[in-house]
Amino acid sequence: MGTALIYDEEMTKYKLLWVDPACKIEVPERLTVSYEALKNSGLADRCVSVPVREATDEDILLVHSEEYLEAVKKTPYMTLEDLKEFTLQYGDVYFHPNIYHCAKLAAGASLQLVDSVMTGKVRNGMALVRPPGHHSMRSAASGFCVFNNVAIAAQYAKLKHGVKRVLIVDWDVHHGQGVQYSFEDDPGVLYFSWHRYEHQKFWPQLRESDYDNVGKEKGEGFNINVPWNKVGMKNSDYLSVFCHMLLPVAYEFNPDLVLVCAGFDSAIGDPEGEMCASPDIFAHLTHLLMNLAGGKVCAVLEGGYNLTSLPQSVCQTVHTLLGDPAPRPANLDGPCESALESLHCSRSAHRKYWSCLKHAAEHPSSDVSTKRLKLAEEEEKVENGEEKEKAEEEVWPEPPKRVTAPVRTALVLPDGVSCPDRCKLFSSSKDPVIVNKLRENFPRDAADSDALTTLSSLVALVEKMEKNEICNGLALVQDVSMAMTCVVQHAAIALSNRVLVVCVGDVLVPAHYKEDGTILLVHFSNKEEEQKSKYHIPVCLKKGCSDVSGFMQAVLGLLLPLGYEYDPSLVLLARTPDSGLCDGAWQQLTGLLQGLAQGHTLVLLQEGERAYVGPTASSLLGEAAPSVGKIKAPLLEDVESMEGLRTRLQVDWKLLQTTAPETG
Ligand SMILES: NCCCNCCCCCC(=O)CS
Ligand SMILES: [Zn+2]
Repeated sequence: MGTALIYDEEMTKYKLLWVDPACKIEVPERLTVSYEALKNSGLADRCVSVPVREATDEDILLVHSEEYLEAVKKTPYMTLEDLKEFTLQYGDVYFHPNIYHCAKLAAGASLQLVDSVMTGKVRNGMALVRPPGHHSMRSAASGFCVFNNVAIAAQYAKLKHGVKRVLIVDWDVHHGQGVQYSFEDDPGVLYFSWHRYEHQKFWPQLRESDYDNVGKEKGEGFNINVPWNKVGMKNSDYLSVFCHMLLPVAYEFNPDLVLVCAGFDSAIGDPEGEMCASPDIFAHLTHLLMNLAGGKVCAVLEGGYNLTSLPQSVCQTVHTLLGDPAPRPANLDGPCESALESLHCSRSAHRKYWSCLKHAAEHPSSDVSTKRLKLAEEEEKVENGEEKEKAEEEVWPEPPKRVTAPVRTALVLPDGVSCPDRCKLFSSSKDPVIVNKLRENFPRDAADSDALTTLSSLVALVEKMEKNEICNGLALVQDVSMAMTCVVQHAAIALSNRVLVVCVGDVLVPAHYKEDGTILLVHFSNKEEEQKSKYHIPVCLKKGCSDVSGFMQAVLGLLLPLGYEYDPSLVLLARTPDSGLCDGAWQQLTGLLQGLAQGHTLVLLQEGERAYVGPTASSLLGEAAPSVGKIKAPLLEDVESMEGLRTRLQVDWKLLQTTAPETG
């Protein structure tokens, strides 16, 4: 299934008609440069173009009051003076004779997107709209927003499509207070937002944007705020919050639909956000959401005011929605102290609502460190009195080209096993060089020519992945450990880079592998093993991988951060029949890991598990994994052992941190 793109140039036909410094950044060019970038990169033509429509009164009244709608209806007939007068009653927003029409199109576009996804016409999609929506409230326009596009879409999805649980992810750099107000008492809508806050000094300067605003009444726990109390947040800060806050809760919430308030003023160069995250981070943020809700993800444009990073970020998002592997994450050097403080506070505030956070560190300690941090920040501000260079002058590298490999998924299968469609059956030419090298290394198997054939095919396949001629692969082999050793040996030698090896079940670990960082081995099993070194990490789960909640929390809170920080060039995923891992969790794992190594994932399955060939292939082809259902509380001893592991490992692996280091 495809990706919808919803855009209409009518939404460029309104602009600021008077002088207002707070609003001058919200210009029609935001939409034209974004759409042009999608056209010029060929991405628009790969999408399913879905037309906009005007939201009806009924649609708009799902969120807004009649008096507000009636008032806005009058604006097309107002004189310039009346428009100015009308605007004065709201904050940081402007009206224009055509903005009501465009606001109906922006909301209608969001509903068209929801219809396209919920009816299965497409798998996911993006609506390029203006005016944005997440600040507008029941009876008030705010922050360039007139109607709350995403809030209306959420209510519409529940009403028209019977959606029970909607996850709204707001990665815009501002707090979507309008969305928060709409759903703070609604357990059917989980609203997550990070936002520039600076201890309530940054617009809209609301006390209720802080981390302790967790929702009300039945909606308690279903509103997550992560305030950024400093500018300059980077890719590591964003990924940490996704891995340690949003994703664990999102998987526990188990939504039927994901809506994204896709604002790109959280990208580098934006005058509003003043953050430092690079545009390609949105490829990863999008990827990390695409195995939720069976892949039903609707991204709706909110903010984004730098006319260079905005189109780049939009393209990164659409690339990923189309299934293209994400570029390798640029140097992740760990979250900053302020981000860790915010993460810690948000996790603590939600401890009692979400079992995945039940063991998050206590709250009180952070009060002390918050004061300490505030002092430090005050001093810092005093010290570097010099004017921060303007966001506009920031420079950053163009996001890397995301070339899709000619072949997406190649399979090495023994005779008689049918190859799922859309996969390419792969067997190497009997390259004598490879075969001889293998003979040397595996004398005992030299006799067994089948094994040699398989192993030489594997080596050839890895080489093709390295050259990006093939994106990912799957092999059904007699002996997974043997095959893994062979690939590891070859990869460590041939690949200039790093191999992440993920073992599920009791795979025999390649005995001789080196400790030089070319391999990072993460081994999920139910066997107690003490951790050998920084690069050999046994994750022991009491019930092995059969406990889905423990396994998923380990994947989200341990494996993903490790994988992103390690930034491998190849991911080797091996499972043995005794793993006990259920299909859904296995496909979630295979799906999530494709965010690494530009999607170069090689899966090794034991001969006897040919039933997994189909489901694994569909995940490797980019199909969204089935949901694993509402995951419950992990076993206490598993949580404790994972917390212990995280505490030991975070010295070496910064992305595992969830709280600011207690210093002094
Ligand atoms: N530059 C610092 C002053 C803050 N101005 C706030 C203007 C409203 C922003 C709303 C917005 O971006 C929607 S996503
Ligand atoms: Zn914004």
